[in-house]
Amino acid sequence: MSSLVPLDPSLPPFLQPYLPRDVSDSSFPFILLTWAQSLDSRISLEPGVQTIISSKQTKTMTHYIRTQFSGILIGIGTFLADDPGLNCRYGNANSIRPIIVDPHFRSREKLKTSRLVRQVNEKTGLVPIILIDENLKDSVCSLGDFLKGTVQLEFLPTDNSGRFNWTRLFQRVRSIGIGSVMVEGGGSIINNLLLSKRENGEPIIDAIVVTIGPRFLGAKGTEVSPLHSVELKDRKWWAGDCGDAVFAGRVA
Ligand SMILES: NC(=O)C1=CN([C@@H]2O[C@H](COP(=O)(O)OP(=O)(O)OC[C@H]3O[C@@H](n4cnc5c(N)ncnc54)[C@H](O)[C@@H]3O)[C@@H](O)[C@H]2O)C=CC1
Ligand SMILES: Nc1nc(O)c(N)c(N[C@@H]2O[C@H](COP(=O)(O)O)[C@@H](O)[C@H]2O)n1
Repeated sequence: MSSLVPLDPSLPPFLQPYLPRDVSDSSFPFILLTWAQSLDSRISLEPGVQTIISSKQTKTMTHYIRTQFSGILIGIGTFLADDPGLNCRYGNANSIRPIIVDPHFRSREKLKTSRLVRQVNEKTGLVPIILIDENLKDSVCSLGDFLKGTVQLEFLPTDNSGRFNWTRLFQRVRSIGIGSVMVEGGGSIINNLLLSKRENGEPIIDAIVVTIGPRFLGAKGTEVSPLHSVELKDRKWWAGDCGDAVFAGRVA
């Protein structure tokens, strides 16, 4: 777990237009897609391998962004690879709710020894929500006291290929009372969400913030590259003396 440094004062005004707006009258949360990648668009050295790309300065930025959101979502691949904290080390650790997209409930065993559950027991993190295929509801419920009080299981329908519909997923998240979601990855989730649209044709995501670290991770790495091109608008860059650059924008 890397330590944080003082936040660069130029970052809050740079990020401000891409942070949550009021959604109290909406059935959809505000959604930010954010990740850290290499110059060759890789987010890890290999799938399943946790890889530090952000410098201390931009890692601090990520934790600052977490202070602005009520939920933080990752895929099961990231949970299994990183055993992440998904809490907020810059501000109030108990301000953000972890959400894991895990249709087959592959997190079942690892959760027991995970940082997420440890943090709940130590009161340094909120109870994580695990999103599971509703076809597994009966078998999962028969686990009885399994992780009672330290995880919240939510069951959602899946399509023929076992995937959740993103619109329905985020509507469910909103109905739980989460008004803003920071999606941190991994590759499969990012590539998918960059292309996803709401029922009215608007992009699912409201904004993206990408940290770019000055290194190459190589062709074996987990790649961020959606199936087809994505045009962006409201584009801005920030460069720090740490060597990283940060891109912020919206899907056009
Ligand atoms: N540098 C960075 O900022 C980050 C890096 N990572 C890295 O990324 C790697 C993990 O990425 P991936 O392997 O792509 O895993 P992932 O975290 O994107 O999870 C993929 C899994 O999520 C589930 N999933 C995705 N979309 C779904 C949908 N619509 N409905 C139902 N289930 C769905 C599927 O089970 C799929 O196998 C790890 O090495 C991790 O360290 C992860 C997050 C951020
Ligand atoms: N911002 C950022 N920079 C990197 O270099 C990273 N590898 C990641 N990964 C994401 O952060 C999560 C782990 O962070 P915490 O343990 O919660 O502090 C990890 O799961 C990825 O989502 N992010």
